[in-house]
Amino acid sequence: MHVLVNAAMSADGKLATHRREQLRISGDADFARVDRRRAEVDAIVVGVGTVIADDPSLIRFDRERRSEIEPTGVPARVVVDSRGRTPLDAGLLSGDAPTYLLTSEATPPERRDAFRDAGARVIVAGTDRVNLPDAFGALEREGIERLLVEGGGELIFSCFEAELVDELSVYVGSLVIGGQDAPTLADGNGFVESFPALTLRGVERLGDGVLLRWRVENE
Ligand SMILES: NC(=O)c1ccc[n+]([C@@H]2O[C@H](COP(=O)([O-])OP(=O)(O)OC[C@H]3O[C@@H](n4cnc5c(N)ncnc54)[C@H](O)[C@@H]3O)[C@@H](O)[C@H]2O)c1
Ligand SMILES: Nc1nc(=O)c(N)c(NC[C@H](O)[C@H](O)[C@H](O)COP(=O)(O)O)[nH]1
Repeated sequence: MHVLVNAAMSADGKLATHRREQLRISGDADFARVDRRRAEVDAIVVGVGTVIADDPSLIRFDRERRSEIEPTGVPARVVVDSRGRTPLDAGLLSGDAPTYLLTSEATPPERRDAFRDAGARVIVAGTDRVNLPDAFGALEREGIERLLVEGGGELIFSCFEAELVDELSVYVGSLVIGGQDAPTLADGNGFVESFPALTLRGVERLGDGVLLRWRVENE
């Protein structure tokens, strides 16, 4: 499996304001780049915090590029949602693309059934919280090899913590958001003793911002 984490942050490392409202940090050039990357993967992954904040559809991708790479199919959408908090009327349950809900045993069976009725494929991994290595392993068994994780900060931290990330792309926009409660690129509990090591692979000016690309050195 190959996992790319992609996000856009302000110059001070924030993904959104402390109100967690959707905020356009990327310019058109970066959104077009993300659309191209979406076309190259088997699935686009977000945390339920992002679903609640943004209600993303995740069906925007470069269709021409997709047809060059993959003659059929669209990238699947994946939500990481331990307690089944995804609203049943969320945009990504629209049926426009296969949608997986990665959840834990903390989601009652009736709620899991409601997601299945709404068209989602439900994968249960973990007791209180989604066990990401197990859940991603289950996706792999479904033929999903290339993942694009788009956030938010809590999910991104967990992916690093579980040593699941192969590549990190960050667009740094020319603005300051501020706020100690605003989500950052990697939230969660934070690392203390050992830190994921990154190797810088690219620095590129894109519109008014900068795209930084790293490879993650997992042991
Ligand atoms: N700028 C960007 O590129 C970008 C991208 C995505 C999201 N965002 C913003 O980020 C904010 C949402 O981020 P967030 O950090 O609150 O939420 P998130 O999207 O990271 O979702 C976190 C939730 O996922 C669930 N979860 C289940 N298993 C988990 C696990 N193993 N590890 C971590 N989480 C797990 C938990 O319920 C947790 O609350 C929103 O404001 C959104 O607009 C910005
Ligand atoms: N690349 C990027 N730049 C941004 O400035 C920003 N706010 C996001 N945010 C990512 C988040 O996951 C969004 O919810 C989806 O980008 C919405 O995706 P759709 O348009 O519904 O396909 N992503």
